[in-house]
Amino acid sequence: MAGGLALEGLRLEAGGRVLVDGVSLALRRGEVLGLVGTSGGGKSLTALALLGLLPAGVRRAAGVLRLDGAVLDAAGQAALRGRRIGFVQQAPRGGFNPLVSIGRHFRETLACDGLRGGAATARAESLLREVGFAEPAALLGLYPSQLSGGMLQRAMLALALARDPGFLLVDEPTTDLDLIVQAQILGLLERLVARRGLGLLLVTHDLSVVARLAGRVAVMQAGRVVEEQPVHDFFDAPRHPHSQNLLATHFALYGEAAPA
Ligand SMILES: Nc1ncnc2c1ncn2[C@@H]1O[C@H](COP(=O)(O)OP(=O)(O)OP(=O)(O)O)[C@@H](O)[C@H]1O
Repeated sequence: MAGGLALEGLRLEAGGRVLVDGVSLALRRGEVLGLVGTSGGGKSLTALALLGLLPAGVRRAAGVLRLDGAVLDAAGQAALRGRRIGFVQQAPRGGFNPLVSIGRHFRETLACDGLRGGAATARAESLLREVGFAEPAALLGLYPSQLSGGMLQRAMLALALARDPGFLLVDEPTTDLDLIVQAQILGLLERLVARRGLGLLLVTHDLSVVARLAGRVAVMQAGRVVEEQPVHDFFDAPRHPHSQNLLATHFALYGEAAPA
């Protein structure tokens, strides 16, 4: 494809075991792609491969990553990380250093683009305001342990946006949050996509999140993408048995009938 971020023929292996195989995904700016499937299907590893951040012991045996048509090598991927592609990992508390204030997290990230002193503080405050903090100045002096899970998730989003990326990869954004905070985070993501024209890859096992935000859905099972559809077609007429099972489980959980 010409514009956007594209992964073609990804294969990941660990100790001779194939974890992900033949995975191709495309993400355009301004669109939300939901990557769903049961645990262990390969969603998180696929997102990490997009960032060039594979865990130790996992290697990319095949696959090409393109940005706006141009193939990226490992150095190109490292250069884009944070700058063109933001990342919000699962469980935001683990993404912060507990010994470092929220302000310093921002200062270190913003220094990558040469922003320091008052300019960095003003930018950090503006980013925190964008994700819904009414008094961002007070937040900068706090430590991660002083923030709730929902506040940390919003602060993590603000940090991921600090370098103005065109794409955002978000892994399980609502896990461990109460329902009200979940709804706030989803509303926030929706606004950020619309306002910034972000391409958002939303990794989740929660089909309600997909129904709320995604325009397209890709379903992974045992390391492969078994189906990809516009979200309405996916909910109306899932093609693959794994997708049908996911939907049946989802509707059983929420006490609704599956579409005929
Ligand atoms: N560091 C690793 N070394 C070896 N195997 C791994 C590693 N990380 C993940 N795997 C394996 O790769 C497969 C895909 O894992 P992955 O975490 O991508 O799945 P997932 O779909 O994101 O699941 P979840 O929803 O539980 O996060 C699983 O079989 C997992 O056990």
